[in-house]
This record gives sequence, C-alpha cells and structure tokens, in this order.
Amino acid sequence: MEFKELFEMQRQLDAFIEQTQNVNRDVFKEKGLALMIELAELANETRCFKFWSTKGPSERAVILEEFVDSIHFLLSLGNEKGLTLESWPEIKMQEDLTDWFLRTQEAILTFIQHPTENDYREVWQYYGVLAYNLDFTLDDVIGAYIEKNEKNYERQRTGY
Ligand SMILES: O=c1ccn([C@H]2C[C@H](O)[C@@H](COP(=O)(O)O)O2)c(=O)[nH]1
Repeated sequence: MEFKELFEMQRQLDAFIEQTQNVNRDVFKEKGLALMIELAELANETRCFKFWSTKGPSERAVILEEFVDSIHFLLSLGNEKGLTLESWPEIKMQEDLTDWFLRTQEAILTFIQHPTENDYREVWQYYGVLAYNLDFTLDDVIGAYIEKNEKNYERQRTGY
C-alpha cells in the first residue's frame, strides 16, 4: 500500500466513527488535543525522559501502536482541513528523543492554532524524524496503521 492511501482509509474510519457516535459538529480541536495526548503516550512508552527509573522502554510493538495512534489523528486533522501529504517524510536525522518530543509538541500546537499547509507538513516531518529514531520504517508504520485501523472499527462495533 502507498502512504497516500492512508488518508482515504482514515477518511472512511472517521466517517464510520462519526456515524456510529452521531457526531454532527466540527471536532478539529478535539482531534488536535487527541494528537497531543497520543504524542505524550508515545513518549511515555519509550520512557526516554524517565531518568529516575531503571526500567527500559516498552516492547517495540507497544511503541509502534502508540506511534500509529498519532498517525490516525494526524491524517484525520489533515482530512478535516483538506490538507494532504504526497509521500512519507523519510528524514534520517539522529536526534535526542526528549528534545524531539518537546519540539514535536510545539509543532502540533502551532498547527492546531493556525492550520496552514506548511505547518501541517512540518508536523509530519517531526513524526518522520521520530520514526527514524524509533527505528520504524515506512512499511512498519503502514502495517501497524492498517492493523490499528481495523481494531478501531472493531471497537466501534463492540461499543467502545
Ligand atoms: O475520530 C477519530 C477518533 C479516534 N480515532 C482513533 C485513533 C486512535 O487509533 C484511537 C484512539 O483512541 P483511544 O485509545 O485514545 O481511545 O482512535 C480515529 O481514528 N478517529
């Protein structure tokens, strides 16, 4: 599957969720906050900032699932504003994870407050660098996205 096709998969999932939950209003800000929270959950699973703990990061699959939760909301926010991205931001840049999480958070906030095409692309670039530093390839991301997308349908069907 091509990266760009994820936008359409997300559009269909969102339509299903809105129908199931009877949503008839603009939920851009709710999805914006959801993305901030997913980023924090991702950081939490990496435990990159927990200098006070000797416990290591969660399993790779757990971290990848958190990563694609963010991808869901990022795609969704783009769809809400008619913004898209042609290809996955493959950026091989070694960064300190804690620094990068803080900077990604800032980029998300900027985008939510002024949803421009440039700021949208920038958030994707931050996620591209996060993926690189977490050792996730585009195939990893697409595979985990498809799996979580299906799980999200199932959760709606079973009354999540
Ligand atoms: O409009 C929505 C609402 C939620 N989700 C998905 C994204 C995440 O994968 C998951 C987050 O749900 P929680 O586990 O945080 O409840 O739901 C969407 O794709 N679209």
